[in-house]
Amino acid sequence: MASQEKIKQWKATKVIGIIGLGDMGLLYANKFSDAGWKVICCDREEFYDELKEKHASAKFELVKNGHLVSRKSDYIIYSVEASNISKIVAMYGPSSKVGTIVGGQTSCKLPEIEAFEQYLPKDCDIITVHSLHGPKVNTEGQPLVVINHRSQYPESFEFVNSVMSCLKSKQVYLTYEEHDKITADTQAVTHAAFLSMGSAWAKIKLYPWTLGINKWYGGLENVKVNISLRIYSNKWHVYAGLAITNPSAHQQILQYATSATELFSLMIDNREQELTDRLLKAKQFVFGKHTGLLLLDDTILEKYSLSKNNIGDNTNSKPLPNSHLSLLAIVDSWFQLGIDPYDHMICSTPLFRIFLGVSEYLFLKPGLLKQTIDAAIHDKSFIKDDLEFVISAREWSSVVSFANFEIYKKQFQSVQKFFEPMLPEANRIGNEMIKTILSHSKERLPVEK
Ligand SMILES: NC(=O)C1=CN([C@@H]2O[C@H](COP(=O)(O)OP(=O)(O)OC[C@H]3O[C@@H](n4cnc5c(N)ncnc54)[C@H](OP(=O)(O)O)[C@@H]3O)[C@@H](O)[C@H]2O)C=CC1
Ligand SMILES: O=C(O)C(=O)Cc1ccc(O)cc1
Repeated sequence: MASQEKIKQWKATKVIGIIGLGDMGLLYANKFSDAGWKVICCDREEFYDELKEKHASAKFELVKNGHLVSRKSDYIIYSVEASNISKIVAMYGPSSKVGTIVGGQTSCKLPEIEAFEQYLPKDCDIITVHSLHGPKVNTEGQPLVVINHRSQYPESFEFVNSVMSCLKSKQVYLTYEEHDKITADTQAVTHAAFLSMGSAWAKIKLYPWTLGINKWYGGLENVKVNISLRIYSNKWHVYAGLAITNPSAHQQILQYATSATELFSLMIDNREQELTDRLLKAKQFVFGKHTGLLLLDDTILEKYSLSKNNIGDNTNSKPLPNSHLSLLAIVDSWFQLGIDPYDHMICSTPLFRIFLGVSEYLFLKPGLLKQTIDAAIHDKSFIKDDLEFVISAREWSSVVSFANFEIYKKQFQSVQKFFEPMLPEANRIGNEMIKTILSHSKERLPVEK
């Protein structure tokens, strides 16, 4: 780590450039300028006047375009849509000052690194980053991947570390190949699960929290709804980019769709023993070494419902047991792909940790897995929902494997539109839930294996 004196000197003389002043770019611009760095940013030139007004009181400087950012900056971060990274680096990359360090924030690093190698002058170093959380999450303690891909100047790496240190994140040093493999292992299947839940509800035109205490009621259901709606309140390109541009993600999303289909087939064929055997094998693989307390408990989860109903209001009714196909399929996918999710805690996003917590709860809370298998075979209350869910999982998988950004966008936005009226409320409750679960998880989940 550089000395305080050195950092003070850098703060007085160096400039950080941010190209793309969207959610993540703005988060970085504010954090860096609050920490005393000189920051210069741009977004699309056509929005310059509007943005100038919006950020009139900001500590950072706003300029018209990436050329103007590039010619002044000593470290440039491209915080733009993954699908456009190549085009945007081609446009502004050659304007980078001699000796500049360049990096980006896109969620999959292969296309970003390819663009940097192709369009940046050879005298630029490439040190890129990825904050493994959304823009509304407190950066402190969250994983931040730093990739030192090409450094010819001895101070570059130390400089980037010094800049990033104001985020107070947990810096993890990887190659871009390691990063892409690990983020596919953690994010691809998790997002596929929540995207598919949301699509299935939208297709059957169902707001699951409105069915009283009969269906979709209880702690696990609250997490499914809150996280799914949280994803749909974000921008489509974030999820499209990390799934479509990461080749390892395709295989995993396909496996998720296959697991959902195969488990569903066992359920409708009433093949209880086969279903049980398969899930117990997956349980042994994923949770076999688990010791200690579970991440989640009912009292935490019950608090975060969008539903206005309360089970105490109606003591005669009991929620119908769900087959939890979406959660069973994720653990089955990890097993089939040979992924030990605990291996990746060091690079985990908040949603991944919550998803792991929910899966852990389903498989390890005494009696719950048996009750779930029993419901899947003998109680068909969720069978139509499950059918719709399987179709959705397969649709997402094919959109991703055809690498079709336009269809991804249409599919995402049609679900988003369906849930639109609920998104602000869902985000508020989801934020509270995530905060509680994550503070709880510090004691319970191993950060590193
Ligand atoms: N949101 C998240 O949870 C996370 C996102 N990421 C990644 O970070 C990157 C940014 O994401 P996020 O901030 O959420 O997305 P945003 O859409 O909010 O930000 C991207 C910004 O870049 C702008 N932009 C597009 N073209 C140019 C250009 N030529 N010059 C300058 N600016 C341009 C966009 O404008 P316009 O909208 O008009 O195109 C937009 O304002 C993405 O690659 C994403 O995958 C990483 C971690 C978390
Ligand atoms: O926590 C999650 O999985 C999110 O959905 C937020 C997110 C989205 C994209 C990233 O590259 C990193 C984090």
